[in-house]
Amino acid sequence: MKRIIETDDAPAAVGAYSQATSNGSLLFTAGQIPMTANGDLLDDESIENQTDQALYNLDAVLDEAGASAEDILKVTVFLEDIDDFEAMNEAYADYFDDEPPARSAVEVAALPKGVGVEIEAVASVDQTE
Ligand SMILES: C=C(N)C(=O)O
Repeated sequence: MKRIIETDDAPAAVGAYSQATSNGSLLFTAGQIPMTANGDLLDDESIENQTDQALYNLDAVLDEAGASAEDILKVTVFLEDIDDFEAMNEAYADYFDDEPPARSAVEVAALPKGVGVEIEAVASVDQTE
């Protein structure tokens, strides 16, 4: 059965998608962009700050589903400019300091709302949550 995850602690979807979905054992998050829960865009901020906000949002969505960063199995990082890889990676490493999940980081032509980074994850969740 599909469960929709929804929290006011992360920005509402900017399109026709859910913040995350789960089947009770796996959680799939939407790509998190650097936007606050109030809807403020951080598109003009550094990639470090944008990455921090995207990961903050990811954390809020995971928390709502009863999961945490430790439960993440795979992350995909979309960058508007691959030259931002090192800056993104520095902020990212602070979030996943121990046993980081598998990850793909790719450059894309453009991201929604003109942001520099978008981050999505697949996590393991407790069947009883
Ligand atoms: C921001 C998104 N995750 C989207 O537009 O799909």
